[in-house]
Amino acid sequence: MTTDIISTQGLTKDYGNGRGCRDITLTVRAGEAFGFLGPNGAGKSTLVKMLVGLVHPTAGEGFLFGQPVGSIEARRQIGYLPELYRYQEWLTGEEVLNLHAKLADMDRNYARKRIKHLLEEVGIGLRGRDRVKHYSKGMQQRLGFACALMNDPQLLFLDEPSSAMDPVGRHEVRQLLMGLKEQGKTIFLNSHLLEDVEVLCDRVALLNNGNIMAQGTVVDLLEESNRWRLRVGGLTPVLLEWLKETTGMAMACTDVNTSPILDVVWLDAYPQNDEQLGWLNSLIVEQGMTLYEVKKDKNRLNEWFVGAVSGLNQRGERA
Ligand SMILES: Nc1ncnc2c1ncn2[C@@H]1O[C@H](COP(=O)(O)OP(=O)(O)OP(=O)(O)O)[C@@H](O)[C@H]1O
Repeated sequence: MTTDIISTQGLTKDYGNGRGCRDITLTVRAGEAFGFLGPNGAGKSTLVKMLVGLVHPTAGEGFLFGQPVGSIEARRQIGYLPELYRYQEWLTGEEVLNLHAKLADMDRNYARKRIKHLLEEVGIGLRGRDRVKHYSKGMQQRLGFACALMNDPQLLFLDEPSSAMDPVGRHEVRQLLMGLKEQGKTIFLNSHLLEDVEVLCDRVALLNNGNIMAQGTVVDLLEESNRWRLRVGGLTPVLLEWLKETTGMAMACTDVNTSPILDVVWLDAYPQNDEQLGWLNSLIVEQGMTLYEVKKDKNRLNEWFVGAVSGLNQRGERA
């Protein structure tokens, strides 16, 4: 039986200026990683703040672990890394974590060990005794991640968790998230880093102007394309026609009419199976062309996102 860790029904926040988010109905199951996507200002942080109990909903209802959002019972089992994090700059990293341990009423000995472990895990092990005011933005975000993990929560809300980090830091966060998912943690991730979302998340929802526009599994949203891309040298328009006729396969090469002999071009082909693809590859080589590269074209979440939000106006309707 699957358990809903998060469930909302018509959850709404109206800030009184027509902004916020409206009528959000979703469920997130135990152990799932859920990606919450949307353009700037769509309302992603607003929903997270309602779920963690920092913003009071205007309408609708939401539950974490079956407990109403905002209740102590719901908050006890969560970790939260806010988008706009700011920690006590006069404290050291260790002291900030210790404060979180006290707030979570953790055993002192256990907390000491956990702080050491977490500082290592988020990559600031050597700087734990420096004051936060001497941390870079990326280090502060790493510290925020450690704060979110302090009470070993079952459910993590991460709002742009690597926005301040360099590429290495982003990679480390991605690895950390994969590890947490493997441990069975439930992850609610707001992110504009769609490559990370694609790798990590089981399901996503797309928000625009406060409304959910689409929701589904990443696999369903990125339905497999059967297009293969072949980088070919020495392809001529005549050879292209011959390849089409011989194989009966749909093929396209956008540059093909611009020059009688093409240099190196991308040929898009739609074979029905691996045998057809192998046959096409061998025909290309037999006809004296050079085959540099063959790759499967896969729809990416990035492209899906751009396609889904393009043409939407401020109200989330098609222009
Ligand atoms: N306290 C507030 N009072 C009034 N309006 C607000 C308040 N907080 C947010 N908003 C507005 O609500 C909308 C949603 O903001 P929110 O921060 O939830 O968006 P977001 O999707 O997280 O954006 P981003 O990707 O830029 O972080 C925005 O138009 C924002 O200006």
